[in-house]
Amino acid sequence: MKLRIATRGSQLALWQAEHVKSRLLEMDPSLEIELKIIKTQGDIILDVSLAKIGGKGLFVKEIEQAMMDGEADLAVHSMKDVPAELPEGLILQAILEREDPRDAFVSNKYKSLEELPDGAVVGTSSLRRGSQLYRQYPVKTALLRGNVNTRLAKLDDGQYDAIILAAAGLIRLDFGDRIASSLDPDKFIPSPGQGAVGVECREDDEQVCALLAKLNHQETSSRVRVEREFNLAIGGSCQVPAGCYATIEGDKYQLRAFVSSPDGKEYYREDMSGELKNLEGSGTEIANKLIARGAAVIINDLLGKDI
Ligand SMILES: NCc1[nH]cc(CCC(=O)O)c1CC(=O)O
Repeated sequence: MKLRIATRGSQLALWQAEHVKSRLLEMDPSLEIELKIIKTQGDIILDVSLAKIGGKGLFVKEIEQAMMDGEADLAVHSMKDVPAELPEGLILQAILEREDPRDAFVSNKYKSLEELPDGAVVGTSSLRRGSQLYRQYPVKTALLRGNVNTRLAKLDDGQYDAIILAAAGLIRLDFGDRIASSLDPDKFIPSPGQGAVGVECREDDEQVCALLAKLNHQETSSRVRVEREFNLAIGGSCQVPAGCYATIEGDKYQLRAFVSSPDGKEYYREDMSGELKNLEGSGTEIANKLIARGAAVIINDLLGKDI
């Protein structure tokens, strides 16, 4: 069987697509697999934050279109970049085992956020990271976009005292030694899906669906799906500073989530735990708790609509 994998062209995206390709070849060495590199809006517009560009799925839209047009058979994504709702006809058939889900503190001068002096400049364009920084540390942030390599180069240029990146991307690209410290996910909540790679295909493509099902990592999939429930319930965009992180231990789950104003001053946080068998639905439940406590005002303000 011939398979065309649609992917972005960044080094991290290519690493992830190659990883899926080799996993598939391990299962069936007779497969003929080709990577199809697709440029997305997220790759083209680099001088503004994702929150300002708005739009959902800036890193995936063109890739999903290629599958719908029959030009590709599957797509490999960072789950963090996949919008809460998929287009009709496409499904996330596999979510691979999660890499380190934490945010990483990277600096050439300091070892941790705690060490940063007042007014230090932290490179990040993410509202989620910014709001959690402002709330806990006396720092400023400055715009930082581009792929992992570009971001590290900007730090080395001396434009920032430190930057925050997903640990997973650094580890996958062999930059793990650049991580000065990893941020405790209880204090600095990661993005839904952070650190996990997902594989999407056409729902009616039985052959590809059957093949991909074997790549699914059950625990990661359960965790990421419940984090995505949260994302959907709060309006699913990167225009709202929010995070959600699920863990599973034995037959219990734990869920932490927050919604905040961009300056971190209005901050709503909830923790939930329960029996693993009741995990499904808890992402929606935790979101609704936050919404009921006042997060609705923040969300409506930032999205300009009623949720
Ligand atoms: N928004 C870009 C993006 N999408 C996924 C990752 C990292 C890898 C991952 O979370 O799987 C990154 C870079 C970053 O946040 O540092």
